[in-house]
Amino acid sequence: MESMDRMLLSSWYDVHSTVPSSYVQLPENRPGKVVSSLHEPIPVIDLGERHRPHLTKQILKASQEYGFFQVINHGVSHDLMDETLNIFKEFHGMPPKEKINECSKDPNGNFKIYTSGENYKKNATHYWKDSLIHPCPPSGENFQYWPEKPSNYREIVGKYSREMNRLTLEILEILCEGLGLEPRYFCGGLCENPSLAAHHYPPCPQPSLTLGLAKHKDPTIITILLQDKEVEGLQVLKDGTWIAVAPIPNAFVVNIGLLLQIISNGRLAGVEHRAVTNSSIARTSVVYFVYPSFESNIEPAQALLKGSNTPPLYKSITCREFRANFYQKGPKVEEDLQ
Ligand SMILES: O=C(O)CCC(=O)C(=O)O
Ligand SMILES: [Fe+2]
Repeated sequence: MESMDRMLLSSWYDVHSTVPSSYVQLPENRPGKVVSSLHEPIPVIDLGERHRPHLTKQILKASQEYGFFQVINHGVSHDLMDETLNIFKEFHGMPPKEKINECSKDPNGNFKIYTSGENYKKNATHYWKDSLIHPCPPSGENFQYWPEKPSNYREIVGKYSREMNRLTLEILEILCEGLGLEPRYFCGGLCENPSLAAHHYPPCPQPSLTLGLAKHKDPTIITILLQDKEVEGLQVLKDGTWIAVAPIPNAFVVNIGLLLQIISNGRLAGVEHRAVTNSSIARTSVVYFVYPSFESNIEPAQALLKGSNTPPLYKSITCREFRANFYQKGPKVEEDLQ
């Protein structure tokens, strides 16, 4: 068990055996009952909508009600979306040594491949997931440390990251309009340090006992998620009920992160979500986390405080400090924000 725990999950799991006890969740954390997304769908928003006030209103409403929305007609080529998912599937299918090797070029250790969560040793209970994560700043900095395998990784993931940056700016501009911030509020450095993760959830022999990813809110400004077309797994908490987000082919799932909660002084808020496993088919998700530079001060936007009766609900914090707290405290990070 000891040595097994140290290898990537995808290299030792066996669908025909039982889940190791360290992966069995406490009864209160197990998946349990879920509302089908058909009864309570996460809103789908057409970014091709020409009537801007209508578009802004829809996005703001979904963000306030769910903290989540999906976008279609977003301008990202469907071929590129498929290629990106496929390259990450290929990556996770490589031998563990090779995967570790491809993530070892950065002397600062910002390229990671790990099982469960980044705090494997700290967490008593583990999650049924392998993840690859690395920075992908639009500046192109660190590109020399990117994986070179599969052979077209840099080309495809580089193209995808640029498209995510474009889409981020478009979505943030709409959110700014909705909130009453100047349209380019986030362009002054507030989204220049994104990172990209590719989660891989292998089939799990006992999905009712495990989770792929714990209940959490994202420590980002926003997050843009590409789901596997056929495989469900993402769930969002709404009014105490878990809602499954059924994948819509070629749509992205967007969610509000805790940094935007601070900046919007609570008008928008991060919402809890998690990923569950299934026993028959592996699931891959590609996640673009929008972060500002580490030195940025995150605080309620002055423009929102002026002319409002609500005092600042959060104190100013640097992105670096916030990330360190989040890494240390997990969901309890919110206690420190006020
Ligand atoms: O894999 C998923 O669907 C969820 C990923 C997620 O929530 C995250 O990485 O923060
Ligand atoms: Fe998340």
